[in-house]
Amino acid sequence: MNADLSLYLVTDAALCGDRGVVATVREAVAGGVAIVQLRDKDASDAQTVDLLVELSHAIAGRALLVVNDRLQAAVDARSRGARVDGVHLGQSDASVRAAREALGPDALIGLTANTPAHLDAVRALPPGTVDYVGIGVIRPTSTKPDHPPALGVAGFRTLAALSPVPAVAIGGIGIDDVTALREAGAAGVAVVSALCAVEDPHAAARAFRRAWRGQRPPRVLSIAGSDPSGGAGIQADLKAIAANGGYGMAAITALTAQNTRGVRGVHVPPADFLRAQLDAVADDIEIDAVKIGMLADAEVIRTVGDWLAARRPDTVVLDPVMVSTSGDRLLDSDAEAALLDLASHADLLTPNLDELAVLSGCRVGDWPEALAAAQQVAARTGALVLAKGGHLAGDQTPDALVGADGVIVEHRGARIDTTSTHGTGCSLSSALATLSARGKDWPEAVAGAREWLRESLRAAGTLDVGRGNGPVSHLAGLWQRGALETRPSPDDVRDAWWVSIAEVRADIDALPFIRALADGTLGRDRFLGYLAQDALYLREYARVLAEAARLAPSTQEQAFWAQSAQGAIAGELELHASWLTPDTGTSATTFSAEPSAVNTAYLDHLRAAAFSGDHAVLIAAALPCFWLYTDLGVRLHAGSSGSMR
Ligand SMILES: Cc1ncc(COP(=O)(O)OP(=O)(O)O)c(N)n1
Ligand SMILES: Cc1ncsc1CCOP(=O)(O)O
Ligand SMILES: [Mg+2]
Repeated sequence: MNADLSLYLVTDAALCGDRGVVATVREAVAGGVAIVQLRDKDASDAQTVDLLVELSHAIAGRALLVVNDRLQAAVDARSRGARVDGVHLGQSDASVRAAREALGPDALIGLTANTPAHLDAVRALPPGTVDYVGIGVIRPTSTKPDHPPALGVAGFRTLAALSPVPAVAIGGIGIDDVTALREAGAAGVAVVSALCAVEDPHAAARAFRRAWRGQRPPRVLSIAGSDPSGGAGIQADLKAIAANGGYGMAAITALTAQNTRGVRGVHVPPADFLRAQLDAVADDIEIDAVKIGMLADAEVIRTVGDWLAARRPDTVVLDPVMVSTSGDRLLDSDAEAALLDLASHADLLTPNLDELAVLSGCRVGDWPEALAAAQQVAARTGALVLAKGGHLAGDQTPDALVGADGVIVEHRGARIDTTSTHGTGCSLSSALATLSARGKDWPEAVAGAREWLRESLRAAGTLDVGRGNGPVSHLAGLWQRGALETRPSPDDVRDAWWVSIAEVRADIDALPFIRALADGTLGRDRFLGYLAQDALYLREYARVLAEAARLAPSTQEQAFWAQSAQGAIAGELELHASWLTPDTGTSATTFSAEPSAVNTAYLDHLRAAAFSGDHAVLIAAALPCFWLYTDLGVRLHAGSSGSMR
């Protein structure tokens, strides 16, 4: 059997604690475990068979299930209707030939092999007798007290190179070992403690899965309709996936004849052909994430649900295409019911307000009602819901990530003035699936996808596609950052901008205050008055920088802006401590508690930029202060007053 051995959970009842084996397995499989081995030396054969049956139902085909040592238990559980895929045997357990005989050619038979002689013996067996070997221990582990001597990664590498079948590493493995073991030739890592003895097996499994994937672009499969105009459907999905760093694939659920002015016709191929597309991809390519878009009828929806039940990838985003832009219901009641069932397979749902109303059965007339409906859907389906405010009236377009307990994160922002909004829903959900598959948690993925989509909307007008509602410019960011032509480096661009504001900077140098500061003639009270204004400015500036941190699309940028905000408020406190206190002779006239007119105007400008909800606009407004202050400070400090003309 050609199995996905990448993340292999071996159970241990004691380590699973109060949560129990079944719940641990269910959570770990939902997080991406590909194969489960039931291992319990203390259980009776009957107990083992019972637990195999229970695990088979809990896993429901989303992972492979094998049993440790007990070949007969596998046979007995199968006779009770359980799906038991195979058995793992040690050197002193039943023979692998007997196991292959008992379980058949399609079973998964694993064998422990810790020496070259063990591997020679595997090579001597009839081909196909053993599907994989378990090689360990990588390091000592208390989980199996009678473990053989530790091999280390190097020792594993040597043995794996001798193995005629895929080799799974086992014994004392943690998340930090994954990359090295994969590079050492492992077909997968088998772990007990690192998945059983943790608070959150789902999160631990996802972390292992991401570590196993490494830095390669995630493989993201779009399951959606085709829009020949390129603005929506799988065409938009593939562009959105690529723009966010993924490798896009697409299984087509329906063919449409449409352009930017509307849909002329829809053709739905047989559902079994969709299943054939899905299986063809999954049989050959490890799928990291799936984005589900237009599903035309109940049969197509159930086909996707059955496929997910059998081959669920780590991340599933469902964009429930149920209501057209003009408000028409696109699905019959049977299909709507099937889509609600499908929603329980998803990690994230991305309905627009009309679809949210259908999914929740609630009225969604304003943003608070949208948030309440999203929470209700999240509670009912177990998926997170991204409530999208794009269809709201007014100039704000909020988005909110909502779970069963309420709003997790909310983004506000001014509506971007464009009619080129065709395919925004498709594009956003594909970006979310890709960013999640790249390892971002959902709040990070929402921030990043929203920032990318706003950039694509801002640039959409430049595409000039069609005479109706045009598409967003999915690759605008890449084009602007020089993916298409040899563009100046960011430093060159910065220097060009710096030169272009030379006049402005000369005017600043010529200001009486700057000149007096430079030649030492500035009066003390005047200076203290300035410091008092600066203190008032810094207090507000810190809030603006904190908003930049909140909107930042990456954790690195978030850290930079948060540190800058902290620095601004620390500067303000320092000014008060060192200059703006009565014992420094500050006279009442200089110690203004109100910002001056200039200070107020500048702060209003910054606050407007901050609360536009647009990260790019905000940092364009905030950065001149960084650059000009640094430039002036350096030149004044250097005493290069001569260059201050
Ligand atoms: C994947 C995998 N590899 C090795 C083992 C060890 O099996 P075995 O040598 O039979 O020792 P016990 O597990 O029976 O103590 C394994 N279980 N799984
Ligand atoms: C079953 C088994 N076989 C070799 S080591 C081991 C247990 C590994 O447990 P852990 O992953 O907690 O070290
Ligand atoms: Mg054994």
